[in-house]
Amino acid sequence: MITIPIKHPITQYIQENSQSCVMALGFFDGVHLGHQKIIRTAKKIAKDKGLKLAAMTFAQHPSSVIPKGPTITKFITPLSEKAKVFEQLGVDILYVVDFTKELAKVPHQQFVDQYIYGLNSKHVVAGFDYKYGFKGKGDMSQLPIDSKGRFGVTTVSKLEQHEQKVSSTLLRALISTGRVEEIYQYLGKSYEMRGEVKGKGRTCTFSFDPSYYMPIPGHYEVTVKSNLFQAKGMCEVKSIHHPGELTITFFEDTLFKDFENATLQWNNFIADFEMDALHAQGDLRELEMSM
Ligand SMILES: Cc1cc2nc3c(=O)[nH]c(=O)nc-3n(C[C@H](O)[C@H](O)[C@H](O)COP(=O)(O)O)c2cc1C
Ligand SMILES: Nc1ncnc2c1ncn2[C@@H]1O[C@H](COP(=O)(O)OP(=O)(O)OP(=O)(O)O)[C@@H](O)[C@H]1O
Repeated sequence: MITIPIKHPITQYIQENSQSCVMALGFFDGVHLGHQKIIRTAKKIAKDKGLKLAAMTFAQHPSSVIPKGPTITKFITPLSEKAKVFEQLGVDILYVVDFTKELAKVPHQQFVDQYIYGLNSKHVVAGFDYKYGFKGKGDMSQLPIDSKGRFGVTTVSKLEQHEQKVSSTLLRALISTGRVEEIYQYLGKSYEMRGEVKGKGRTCTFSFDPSYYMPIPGHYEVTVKSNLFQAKGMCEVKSIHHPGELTITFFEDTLFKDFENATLQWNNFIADFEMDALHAQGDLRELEMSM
């Protein structure tokens, strides 16, 4: 997979050197089961047409520029992790566009002309609620009009679990209320962070990208994994404003050496007296208000 960073205004050089592709559109934080449906749909079309599969995401979350709702600066999958998952899913080209104030003002037709048709898209795949262009005026009913017949459009229907949309917002709400054990049903795996393990005996320090989205403070059962090693332990999240470092206490004596390429898997919240009641009720709203 090749990753191509793009800053607005997009250059003719990037456009002229782009390969014919099927383009998947979105931010894709977490690359959850809904996102995987988009990528898999686009991959099949790319295979059928003998084209490369491209995905377009943004270096910053649109909320960091668009003044509505919460500003998202922490991620379920920081960009490097998101890229790894895209590569595993068979994405050939990853366009990472800087989402700046200037880009946010680009009208929907101009975005299509310069960033979709301009990047040699022969077919575009996005989900039912994808929005693009100034004020989010472009949507999946507008895209076929803006295409002007220059590329095909596939709209992927909503993937739901328990009658609600599988979404990055939902995953963030589960993580920020300690319900990490529920992530699996929406992500297809547990919530994981990639990082570095250092330590000896029963404890280690796990260092990771501080832009990962942190669970609510409390004690968690976790699993530290690498290609040669796996052990369960406990860690305490003392603050969501963390320095990108956690101390893990293993449940058993563990022979391991420092690992650069390790994974911390969040298994479940270890209920304690303060959180137990609210966590058990699973009342997201009450918990969020108390934070
Ligand atoms: C080039 C471009 C410009 C955009 N400009 C805006 C904007 O000015 N205002 C806006 O609300 N969304 C804009 N969007 C859409 C946002 O990326 C995002 O999808 C939308 O704000 C999220 O809406 P939602 O919360 O309804 O999903 C733009 C998207 C693109 C690709
Ligand atoms: N559950 C879903 N079913 C189908 N398509 C989805 C689903 N969730 C996201 N998509 C699509 O995946 C792409 C990426 O969307 P986006 O990054 O906004 O994900 P999201 O989960 O909706 O995020 P957020 O909750 O932060 O709005 C878009 O084309 C979007 O329409």
